[in-house]
Amino acid sequence: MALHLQTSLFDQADEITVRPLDGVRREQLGDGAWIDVLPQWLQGADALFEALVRDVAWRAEERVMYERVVAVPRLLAFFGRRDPLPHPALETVRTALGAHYGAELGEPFTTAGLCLYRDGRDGVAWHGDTGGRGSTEDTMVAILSLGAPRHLTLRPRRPGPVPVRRPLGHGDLIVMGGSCQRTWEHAVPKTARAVGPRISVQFRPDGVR
Ligand SMILES: O=C(O)CCC(=O)C(=O)O
Ligand SMILES: [Fe+2]
Repeated sequence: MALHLQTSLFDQADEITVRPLDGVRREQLGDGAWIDVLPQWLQGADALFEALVRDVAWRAEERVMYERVVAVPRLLAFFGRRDPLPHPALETVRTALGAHYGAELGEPFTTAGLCLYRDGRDGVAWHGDTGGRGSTEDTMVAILSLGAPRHLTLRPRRPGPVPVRRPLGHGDLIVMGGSCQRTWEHAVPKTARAVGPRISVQFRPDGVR
């Protein structure tokens, strides 16, 4: 696939590594939901972005909406707990997340879901990751963002708490935790701005999707 990063995003560190997670900042959203944010967590993000664009078998999916078949506005790939991840750096990332969050989460991050947003016409509509245990239990979904910055927006399911909007840039980490999947929703809004491609890598425990 021929999608290229704009030069302004360059993070050309030779080695792909992650910084310590002690610097992560937690924000309570309300209703038992929180987010942890750590900008520029991954160094060498250019190399990882380019490798994932090139090497992942990206799938275009379709969905039935209002009795019509429509294209899902992003490309997808999914790696289950036994699947080798598509780049060794993602193993490093998953291990680092497990070391930092394992005790609090009570289980490891196992699966990796990848989304490729080709441009501003791609996005993800309001939803919670409630396909599995996230609909009934507290859990965590950790997202590594690569490529063009996009916003992750979050809104409460009940009126009250204030919606939030966080920019996700090249190499940034955001973790949605606590009740976030069932008491809040999140989205990556489409944008009319000219934006380059973005990859999101979501790490989840077994049974959360
Ligand atoms: O692009 C992102 O970071 C969010 C993706 C997402 O919410 C999902 O795949 O469930
Ligand atoms: Fe999601």
